[in-house]
Parts: sequence; structure tokens; C-alpha cells
Amino acid sequence: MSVIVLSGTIGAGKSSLTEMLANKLGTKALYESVEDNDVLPLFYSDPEKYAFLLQIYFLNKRFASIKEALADDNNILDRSIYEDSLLFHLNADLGRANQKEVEVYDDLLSNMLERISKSDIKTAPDLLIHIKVSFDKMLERINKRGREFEQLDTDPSLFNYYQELNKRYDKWYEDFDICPKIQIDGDKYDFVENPEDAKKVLELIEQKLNTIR
Ligand SMILES: Nc1ncnc2c1ncn2[C@@H]1O[C@H](COP(=O)(O)OP(=O)(O)OP(=O)(O)O)[C@@H](O)[C@H]1O
Ligand SMILES: Nc1nc(=O)c2ncn([C@H]3C[C@H](O)[C@@H](CO)O3)c2[nH]1
Repeated sequence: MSVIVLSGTIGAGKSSLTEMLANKLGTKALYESVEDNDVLPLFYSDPEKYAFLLQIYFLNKRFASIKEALADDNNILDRSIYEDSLLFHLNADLGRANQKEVEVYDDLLSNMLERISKSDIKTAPDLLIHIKVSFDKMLERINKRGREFEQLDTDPSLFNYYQELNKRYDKWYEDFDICPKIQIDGDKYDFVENPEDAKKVLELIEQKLNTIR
């Protein structure tokens, strides 16, 4: 049984690498709710009003995905539940959640994480793959993917939000100690367009998996 989770900022390449890895390893991929997520556009149009609702929505969906992942033998999830707090606290620090909402959320998350903590080895992931991208690359990829509500042209204030999010991810990854981890340089490896880079990235991940099996 092996559960792999991806992490990284918006547009880092998590879904792309999840698909590649699932094909390579012959395992099932579970994707974050985006296309079917009717709260996400609301959040981008009015973050002050919808930050808390979006966070609860994602937490619920992620917990459902984790349950689904644990029901099968091998799975890859395109974003870890461990990043939720980073995203929510950034929004809270920007004044998009009040103190009570922060307390309720933190309590709910820690309750849920108790079920999937490292003391329960059956339910912690086997590997976290973090894709690190520079801020410039992050903006380039968000632009390349072209979801309208995420574009700086649609909302120039997203520039500061993205910049702060990208910065906070570095410390988040450094502190992460729930399971074995590996960082992939998403600036260096164009694993979407370049087959040589894709091969190299898959090799790095397989080497890491061999050290933990
Ligand atoms: N290493 C890469 N090289 C070139 N293009 C990439 C790379 N990674 C991702 N991309 C492109 O960048 C865009 C964003 O990638 P993707 O949707 O996989 O990101 P994500 O991390 O899943 O984002 P989100 O969390 O916001 O859903 C896509 O257009 C994808 O083709
Ligand atoms: N606020 C907030 N909290 C989350 O937990 C969270 N998880 C994902 N997202 C946003 C980022 C991308 O736009 C899009 C796809 O990743 O959804 C989030 N936004």
C-alpha cells in the first residue's frame, strides 16, 4: 500500500505531475476539486466574504479524498491536506477571517489530522512530493493555465497574495515532518513539455521511493 501526496503553490504543477506519476506507477490519481467547485469563483470575486466557506469546502473534499485513497492500495493525491492551514492562515492574516473562525477552523483541522497523523502509520502518506517554483515561474504557469478568476488582469491585487503565498511555502516545506518528503525544482524541470525533464523527475521520485520502501 502506498499513498503519495503532492504539495506546492498555485500553478506549481501538482496536477500535471500527479497525472504523470499515476501513469508511470499504474496507480489511481485523486484530484482537488476545481472544475466542479462552485465556491472557488465566489472566493476570488469576494475573498472577505467567502474565505471561511471555501476553506471548509476544501477541508471536507480533502477528507473525502483521503478516505477514498485509504480504501485502495495505491494512490496519488494532487494536494495534501497539510497545506490547508497555510492557505487559510494567509487569508486570515489578510483580514478575511475573524478570530472565532480561525479558532473553529484550527480546531476542526486538528481533529481531522489526528485521524491521519504519524502516530497512526497506516493513514499517514508514504511520501510528500513538493514542487518548488519561483514567484516569476508561478505567475507564468497561472497565466499559461488561464483560469480566468486567477489572472492578474482580472484582479491585480492577486499579485501580493501570490507573492506572500509563494514565500510562505518555503518555510512550510522546511518544517514539514509528517512523512518522508522530496522537493522537485519546478523551474529547472519542465516536466510537462520536455520528455527528458519528465524522465529525470520520475527517476528522482523513484529513487526516493526505493529508499523508503
Ligand atoms: N514543470 C512544468 N513545466 C512546464 N509547464 C508546467 C510545469 N508544471 C506545470 N506546468 C503548466 O503550468 C500550468 C499549471 O499546472 P498544474 O495545473 O499542474 O498546477 P497545479 O499545481 O495543479 O495548480 P493548482 O494547485 O492551482 O490547481 C499548466 O498549464 C501546466 O501545463
Ligand atoms: N483559499 C484557499 N484555500 C485552500 O485551502 C485552497 N486549496 C486550493 N485553493 C485554490 C488555489 C487555486 O486557485 C485553486 C486550485 O488549487 O484552488 C485554495 N484556496
